Amino acid sequence: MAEIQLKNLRHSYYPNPKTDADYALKEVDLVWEEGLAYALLGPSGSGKTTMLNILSGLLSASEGQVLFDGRDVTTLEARDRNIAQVFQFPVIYETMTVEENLAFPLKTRKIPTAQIKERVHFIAAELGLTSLLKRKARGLSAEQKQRISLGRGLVREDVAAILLDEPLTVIDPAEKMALRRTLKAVQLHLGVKLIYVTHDQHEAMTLADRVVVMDDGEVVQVGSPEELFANPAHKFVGYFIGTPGMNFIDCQLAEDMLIVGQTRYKLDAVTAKKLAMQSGGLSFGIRPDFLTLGAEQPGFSIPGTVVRMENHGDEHIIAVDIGGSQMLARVEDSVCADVGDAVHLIPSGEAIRIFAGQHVVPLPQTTFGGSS
Ligand SMILES: Nc1ncnc2c1ncn2[C@@H]1O[C@H](COP(=O)(O)OP(=O)(O)OP(=O)(O)O)[C@@H](O)[C@H]1O
Repeated sequence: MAEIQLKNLRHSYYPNPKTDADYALKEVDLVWEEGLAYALLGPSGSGKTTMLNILSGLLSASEGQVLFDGRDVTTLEARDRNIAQVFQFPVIYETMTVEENLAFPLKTRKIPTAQIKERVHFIAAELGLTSLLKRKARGLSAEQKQRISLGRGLVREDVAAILLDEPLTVIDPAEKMALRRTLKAVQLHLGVKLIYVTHDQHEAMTLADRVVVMDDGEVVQVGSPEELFANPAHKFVGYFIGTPGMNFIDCQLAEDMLIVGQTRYKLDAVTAKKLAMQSGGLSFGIRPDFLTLGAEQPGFSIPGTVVRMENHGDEHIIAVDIGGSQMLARVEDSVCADVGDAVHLIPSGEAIRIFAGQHVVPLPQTTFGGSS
């Protein structure tokens, strides 16, 4: 497995790109560390498949370099890059047995037969395919076929990375979880680098050590699932990750006061000065998970009126109008409130984030009374 680096990479599908909007991938500089599972997460059209195809060599980037362990592979064809790719639809030979399918990539590399057999049996065991080895691939379920596709990638010991492009799309919902669990177990056990494209945050968060979040051709943040949830560096990460996403409320600075709805937060002089220097409008960000309802706390709680309640069984999502904008709070079932009630939202001080334009402003955790 190799460390993969993308250097000053840009890609446009147009012959003469002029503006940023002509690029499907804008400036990307990224290192994919050895042995980790990565998810490439973003909405449709954000550039995930373009990035994956540039990594594999199926697509040649308009600008920049691709390095495997420091070696420049930018101009190498896909077959010379030692990359295995698993697509949405299984790519297997239907008339071959499972064993023959798994052995195929090794046979073409003239590996000795005994060695092939040993490796095929090892990988089949990893993927739960042992009992199917003598079966023809035709007639197996989509989930089993996708395991074979994955096995055809894993069977080679020299692969630099396994790239998976939404591999669970055609899998029955009931079987998705099992395959996802197998993928994670195989990745941990064999230490392979997986790069997994998805637009499903749940899939990304459960599978990956690092999530690369993309929006409109740009990598907006790379981090562990926990980091992205706790510390979104970009507004897009705040609302794309988490269900529901982060609340963003436009706010104003008036000397050393930050005005959020009807609440005026007193800031220390350093923070007030830092916020005054920002360009781009300020917004107050807090996840619904870190808001509760409670008694008024002057200068801290945010007053509003409940406009909607969604019952999720063991919890409620409550929408509160705070004077022209809405905040969502995720509260326990035992919290009593009704549509039309006047309430006070109590934020967790350490979970408040301030954004200028699209980007978070780094502030000490204690700014809003959180613990240090
Ligand atoms: N062959 C192509 N020719 C022209 N434009 C393309 C081509 N392939 C992709 N694009 C454009 O490049 C941008 C990024 O597309 P890409 O397929 O990489 O996004 P994605 O995040 O993988 O989306 P999806 O989840 O829908 O597959 C989109 O605007 C898309 O329309």
